[in-house]
Amino acid sequence: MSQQTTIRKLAELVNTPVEKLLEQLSEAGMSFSGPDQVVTSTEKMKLLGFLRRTHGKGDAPAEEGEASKKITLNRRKVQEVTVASGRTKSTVAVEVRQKRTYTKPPEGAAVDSSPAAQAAIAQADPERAEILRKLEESRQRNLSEQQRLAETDAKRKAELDERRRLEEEAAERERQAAAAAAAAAAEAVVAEESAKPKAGHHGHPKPAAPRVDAKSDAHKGKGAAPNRGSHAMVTSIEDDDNAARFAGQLHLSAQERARRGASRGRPKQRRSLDQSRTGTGFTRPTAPIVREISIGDAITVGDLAQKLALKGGEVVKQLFKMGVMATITQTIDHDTAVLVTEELGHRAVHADAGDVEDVLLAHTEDQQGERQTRPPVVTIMGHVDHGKTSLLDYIRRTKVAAGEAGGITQHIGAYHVETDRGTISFLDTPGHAAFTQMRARGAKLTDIVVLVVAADDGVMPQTIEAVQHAKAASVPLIVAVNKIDKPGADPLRIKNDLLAQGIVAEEFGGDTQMVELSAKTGAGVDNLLDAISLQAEVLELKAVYEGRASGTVIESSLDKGRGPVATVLVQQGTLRKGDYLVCGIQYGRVRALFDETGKQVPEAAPSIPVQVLGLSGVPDAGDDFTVVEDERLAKDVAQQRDAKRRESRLVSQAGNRMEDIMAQMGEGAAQQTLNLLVKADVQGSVQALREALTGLSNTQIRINVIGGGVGGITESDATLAATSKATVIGFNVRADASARKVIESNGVDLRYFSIIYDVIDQVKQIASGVLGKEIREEIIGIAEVRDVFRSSKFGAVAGCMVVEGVVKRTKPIRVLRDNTVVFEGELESLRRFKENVDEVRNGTECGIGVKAYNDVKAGDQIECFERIEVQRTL
Ligand SMILES: Nc1nc2c(ncn2[C@@H]2O[C@H](COP(=O)(O)OP(=O)(O)OP(=O)(O)O)[C@@H](O)[C@H]2O)c(=O)[nH]1
Repeated sequence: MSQQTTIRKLAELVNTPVEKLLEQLSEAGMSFSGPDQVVTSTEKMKLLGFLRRTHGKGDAPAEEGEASKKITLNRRKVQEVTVASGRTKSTVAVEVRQKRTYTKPPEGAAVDSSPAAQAAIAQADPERAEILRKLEESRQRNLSEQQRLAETDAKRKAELDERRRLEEEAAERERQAAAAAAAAAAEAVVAEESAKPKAGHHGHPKPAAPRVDAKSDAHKGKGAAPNRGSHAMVTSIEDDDNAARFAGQLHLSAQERARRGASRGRPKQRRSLDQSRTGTGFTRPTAPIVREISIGDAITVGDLAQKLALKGGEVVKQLFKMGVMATITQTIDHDTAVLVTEELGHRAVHADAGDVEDVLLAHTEDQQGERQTRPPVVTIMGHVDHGKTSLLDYIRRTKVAAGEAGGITQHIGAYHVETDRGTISFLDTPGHAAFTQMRARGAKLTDIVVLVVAADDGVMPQTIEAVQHAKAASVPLIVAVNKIDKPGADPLRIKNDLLAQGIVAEEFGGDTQMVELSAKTGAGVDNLLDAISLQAEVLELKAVYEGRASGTVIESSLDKGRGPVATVLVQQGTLRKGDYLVCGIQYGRVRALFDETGKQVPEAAPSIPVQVLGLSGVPDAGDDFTVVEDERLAKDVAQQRDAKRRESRLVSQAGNRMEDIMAQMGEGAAQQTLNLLVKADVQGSVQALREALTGLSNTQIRINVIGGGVGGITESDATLAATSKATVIGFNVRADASARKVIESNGVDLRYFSIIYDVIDQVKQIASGVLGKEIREEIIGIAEVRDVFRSSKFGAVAGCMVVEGVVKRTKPIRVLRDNTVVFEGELESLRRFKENVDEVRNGTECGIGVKAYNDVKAGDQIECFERIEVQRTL
């Protein structure tokens, strides 16, 4: 805000007449009419400038100042210069004159702060003068403040320099120490290397040095080499820092460089881009993945979790939330599995197991060709001891009956024989009722049933059963009236008795051929073969010989040396060595084929039984087999079948558990459950026992075969029996050492049998609650065969060591190989140092000759046992 005054007052103030001031104002370009007119401060400043210019007041001092601020410097210098003229050189003195003039810029050029100007201003406008003074003061304050700051900065810089100097000194000291350590380590390595030449040649020889350097580098990180680019890392490898950081690595790949770059704080996105470039192929899902999984009738929690790509615990947790308590190994039914799958946000579909089977079916249906006559497959049936084996024996001229435990045939054997009337294949089925199921299966395979009836015995229950089976399977029957050589033989009575069963002999006007024969003498056997051939002709049996084979498993077992062995009957096509086949839940490639005499054969045509080697596992008797194009399909079908079978087993087990509970609830505690685990030497016996024993269940007791299989009793069998409180039945098999331990420590009830009647009798007695007598086999001693000597006088004599109990000469024995019974009989001789003895005790060596058995091998065990009658008590 400018202060106003009049011309008169201003004239008084500057001590000038009013007229002169008016004139000066007019000259300065401002016209005023009278002395009382108001003059503004701007007008005053304008007048002041005009006066300065007209009186030269502003310029004169400036010029004086300029003269005083100009400095001129003169400098003279004499130099010697060498000048070359022609071949001579001369030195010339040269005087150099230099003149330089410095002109200091006028002070206060921007603000005229000279005392005269100040006074003028103060005179012209005191207010402005005041402001200028304040400005000057503020400038001074600023200057002093800046000076003070500069001083502080300088002080701080000095401190910083000092600290840095100290740090560098410390780092240098450390570096020297590290270098010394590295040198020492290298020396040590070199010394070690030279101590064991060649060894460790490919190793990295300097592990110590980089470690030490890396540490010192970490220390230095604050001060030295702040941020080098990756290029610097590659190129300046000699640089101590980098050499330490990338010790042992002379070159960085582009990926590595990118990775290291990323690790130094590059954005994460860039890093993931780099990862995708490296080919990890992982793309982060943008939405929850909904899986569609197929679930069969039952599934274990673990399997379900695997299908859902979840941890088992998550599924268990979800089940728990749904109120189902289940562990990972536990099985849940289809509905529960679907519910939990949906709860977890996925979809479930019912597994359709038919697809691979369809492929297999299509595969086998492809097979077409000329149908040719094939040999008949004959099953011999009949009551126990009516002479089935003897008949086959005679036909094959081999001794099959000899050596069988208790004289009974206990599994299906299959043989094919060449007769004068062509090839005939025989299935030798056992005669006991326990083998009903097996026999039924045999009948299905069979074209003709030969029913053996002993002429001295007559029609027995199992004779009738055989007739029923043959009828049910619509298989023609030929009756072999056996043992006609026996004094009491009455063939006519047999024929009459059979009438009651609807079997009418041809001589009575019926259609059943009946042949009288003696398996012992061979009389009439040819007539039987004639009858079979005639019947086969009538049946017009045909099969396709070309193409892939298919058929049925008759028997199977696990051979320690040869692996799974299956006796199969080819029904269509030709089975060859090298074929891929699927066999029940097993698959494999035919490694070798053997006929019934143990001879290797290259192929087997329809109706020919043959032993197959090369399967992945032991198939079940009765399983179909099919040759397929490749192993892939065979494996797929086998695995799918296995999964399905497991599922259905799980379901049936779950059902059993339910039944258990229901039984307890409904019938009270009256019904007891007897759990059994059946192990046998062959699959057929396992199945037969399973069926026979479970069939003994009644309202008082339920017999439950919880498991079984072929081979010796193992630790896992024993554990299963212990956990499920089952009685273990070893049928012609024994428990190995580890299994025995479990059995003893858990008090598992283990019983050995070699005759099927005994098993059934015992279980039957328990089932009927009869506290009768029980025949028990007690193993009284075991001898281990160490060596076998052959003598012309005694045959094979086994050099043995008695390892348990006592071996008695008069007691029956069994020969065991791999915990499986291979022979049962009695001792021919028991000797100690050439002396015949009655018994040999534990820890004593002896020589044992086994009656009618010359195949004893080192490593076999000879167990001596006795049968004792025990009165059962509660
Ligand atoms: N005299 C006489 N004895 C016979 C004849 N056939 C069989 N035997 C005897 O009868 C007994 C039983 O004969 P096997 O051939 O073992 O009878 P199987 O029907 O095979 O018996 P399992 O295998 O137990 O079902 C044996 O001791 C034979 O020697 C025969 O034609 N005449």
